Amino acid sequence: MTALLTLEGVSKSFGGLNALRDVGFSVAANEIFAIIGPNGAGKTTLFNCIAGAIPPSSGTIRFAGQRIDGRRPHEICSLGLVRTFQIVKPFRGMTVLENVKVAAFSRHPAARAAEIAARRVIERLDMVELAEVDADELNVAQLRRLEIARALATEPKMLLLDEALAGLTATETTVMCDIIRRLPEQGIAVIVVEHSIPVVSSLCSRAVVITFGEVLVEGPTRQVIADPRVQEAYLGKAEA
Ligand SMILES: Nc1ncnc2c1ncn2[C@@H]1O[C@H](COP(=O)(O)OP(=O)(O)OP(=O)(O)O)[C@@H](O)[C@H]1O
Repeated sequence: MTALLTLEGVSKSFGGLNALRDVGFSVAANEIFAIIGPNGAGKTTLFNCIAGAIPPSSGTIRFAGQRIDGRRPHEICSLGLVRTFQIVKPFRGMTVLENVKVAAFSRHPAARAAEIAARRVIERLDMVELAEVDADELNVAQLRRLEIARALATEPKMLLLDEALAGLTATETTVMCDIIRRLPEQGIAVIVVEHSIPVVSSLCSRAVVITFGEVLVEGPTRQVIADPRVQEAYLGKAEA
């Protein structure tokens, strides 16, 4: 496996609380990888360290051959790694197109080129009929799609999705899974933080389970989910 992202010995403390301890794993350029674990395990903290929202206390994070630990989010984004947020916060009072265009400016400083790039992303995500709609008027599923559109407009090599399916109906989840599933063939690797085991099983080739800030198990998704330690720690029951 040629790794696009590699974490080695990543730890993060908040005062006396060790939110992450010695976390390490690699993600390839063509895969959809899951980070799973119970509430409070450290998944969001891990995303924040990778995407540059907070620096790790120690350890190294490499992306596309460069050290990115401790770098600012905009620098990491310009290298091609971008995240979405659990709580979606589009620019209110701006249309879908304008929201995506703001993100496209990071690659296309000229307004016309940014608009063309934004429209391409909107088409890719089947949002053409929403292009001129104000972000205030979108429902939860449309907002989650806009969040992904804004991330894709930065033209990433890797997308970190923090609970991108939260609050969606079964049908909306299927649509969103189809969108995510198509990303590797467009040259975009994906890491999801996701609570639903069926979704992780259907989407992700490999997964890492984090408990109490540490890697419990990492490997092919089916193997990880069947692991008795995961059944015990994450699903709350030991396998017979
Ligand atoms: N800025 C912070 N200051 C202090 N403690 C924090 C901070 N951010 C996270 N923590 C703590 O770090 C631990 C890991 O939290 P984190 O949000 O990363 O877990 P999580 O796995 O994403 O949980 P959830 O599934 O509920 O979103 C928790 O004990 C949390 O209270």
